Amino acid sequence: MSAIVPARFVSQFRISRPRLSLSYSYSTHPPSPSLSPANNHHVKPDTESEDDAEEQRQRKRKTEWKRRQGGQSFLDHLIINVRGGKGGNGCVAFHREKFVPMGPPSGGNGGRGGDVYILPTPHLTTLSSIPKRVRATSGANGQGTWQNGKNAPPVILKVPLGTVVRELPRDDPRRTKDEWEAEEEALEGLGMEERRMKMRERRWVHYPRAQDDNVKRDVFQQAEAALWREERERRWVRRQKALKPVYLDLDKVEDTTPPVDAPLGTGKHEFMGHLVVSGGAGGMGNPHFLSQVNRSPKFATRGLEGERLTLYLELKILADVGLVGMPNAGKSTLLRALTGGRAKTEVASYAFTTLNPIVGVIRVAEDGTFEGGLQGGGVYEETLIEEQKSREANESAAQTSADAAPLQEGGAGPECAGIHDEGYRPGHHFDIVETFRFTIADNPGLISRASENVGLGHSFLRSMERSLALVYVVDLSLDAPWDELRDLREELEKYQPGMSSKARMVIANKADLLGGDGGDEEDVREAREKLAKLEEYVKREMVVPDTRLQDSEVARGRTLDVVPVSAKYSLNLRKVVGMMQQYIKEARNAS
Ligand SMILES: Nc1nc2c(ncn2[C@@H]2O[C@H](COP(=O)(O)OP(=O)(O)OP(=O)(O)O)[C@@H](O)[C@H]2O)c(=O)[nH]1
Ligand SMILES: [Mg+2]
Repeated sequence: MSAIVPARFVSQFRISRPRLSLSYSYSTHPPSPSLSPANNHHVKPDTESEDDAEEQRQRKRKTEWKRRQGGQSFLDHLIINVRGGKGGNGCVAFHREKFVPMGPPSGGNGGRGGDVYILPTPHLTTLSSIPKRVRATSGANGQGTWQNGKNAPPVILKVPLGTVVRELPRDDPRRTKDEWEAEEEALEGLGMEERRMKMRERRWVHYPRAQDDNVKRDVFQQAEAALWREERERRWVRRQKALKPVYLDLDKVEDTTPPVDAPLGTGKHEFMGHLVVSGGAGGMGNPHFLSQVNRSPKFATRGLEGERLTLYLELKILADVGLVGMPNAGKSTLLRALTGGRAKTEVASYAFTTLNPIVGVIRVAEDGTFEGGLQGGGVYEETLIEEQKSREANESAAQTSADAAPLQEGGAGPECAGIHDEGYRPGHHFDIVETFRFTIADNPGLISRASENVGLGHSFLRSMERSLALVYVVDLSLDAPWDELRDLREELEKYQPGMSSKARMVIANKADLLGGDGGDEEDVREAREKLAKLEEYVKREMVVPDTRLQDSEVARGRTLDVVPVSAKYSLNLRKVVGMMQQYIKEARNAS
């Protein structure tokens, strides 16, 4: 052995080092307590804070990129082309068997092309995963010895709940050609005879070298005439269908259980959604054309083209209440506080943290408590800080549980240990009987001139059109929170005149920053004054316009409620939930 270490060993050694430390940090064997301070070198607080800073920078970059798109990349409407599968071709074949020299025709029929269904699912929240072109597969061709082709499986296109599906009208330039128009286009500019030939080619399959003979025979010409008649009927049916364009409002989870009283032998029917286009029927094999006068038909038909449609999908998120506010007002923090941290929406101190609307469910018990409020008010920090804290909690929990049971192999790993930690998941348990449930949508920040696509634009308001109530969230710690309110209302009106009449409440957030427990009397007095001023402003300026709800008694002369809260420390949220519940009940009764 010499002192010279071969290069490959050196490189192996280098590679294996990080692996060692990785396996160590997830190891179920605890380090001995006396060694732990020395072993803690892999925590490296400096690098971690650098990592955090890097992560923060990355998130910011993403926001910037998103903002440069001018709100265009928020996918809540989409045009897709759907096409049913083509039917399989029929087959021309004759049975061959020993001692049967001239067997009967034995070509199988083609299989049906696949259909396309649309199925709403609560597991999707955006249209971005939906392909722009959807094509079902073709049916299989028929084969000899009477083997029919296999039908193609249907395509089930899953869309988020709250999607509205419309067929584009015929005069819309964005519409693509349907199956007949596509054929017309392919035949454009051809002479009469050539056109006839091409159309025949597209519809018939001939026995090898029998084509020329076939087309001259009466039996073929009769069959062809019958096919034209059928085709005319099909075109007529299709035109009738086009008179009733597809319109689906998918705002409910569909009942997917198979019918209880399904006839015997029908098997289990899985609910596939709504049929939008059908695949083409398969072609007929040559036995179909067997008759008294034609004992050996040497032709079969090809499968039909599947239907083609252009659909316009629009996502209107179904939240009962929509939060509207400037960036950094604390909308996401509020949603997290109301849902007990279940709504995974990002919170950070820079503008436009939230990029897409996010819906959370609020569960209220009979006595007015709600899931988030059960813990006696947790603190909802910025997500990055929370993540860091839970990571630390995990590590220390792993450490303690490992210390407690040093011999337990494969027992409490870091993940398992974290769940037992009470502070780790506020609002995890909900033991009180739930009596009311509603949904709230956290939205991206709206700023003045959002209608000119400044900031993230205001296209996301489209998904708020169906909300039963809107709630303004303003930052009370600002010098003039009323200015924010005015801008918000203007932007709502610019998006859709009358939209601001849906607003019911002003949440004055970050009230903890004014006065509060530790503050002196002067601060508290100032805070009260500011709140009073805000209330005064709302009463004077924010009277609900009666453009849309003219006939409704409730709407006329109604002013907005003003509630000071602290989303971060979950203060005064019960009142907010109670009022929201009230608005929803009123709106549901009115409709
Ligand atoms: N002190 C205090 N800070 C709060 C409160 N609510 C939110 N914050 C802080 O305000 C900052 C912005 O909060 P977010 O919830 O991300 O604000 P947002 O309105 O969702 O912002 P965008 O998503 O950018 O529109 C974060 O740093 C929060 O910690 C509160 O009640 N009190
Ligand atoms: Mg947000």
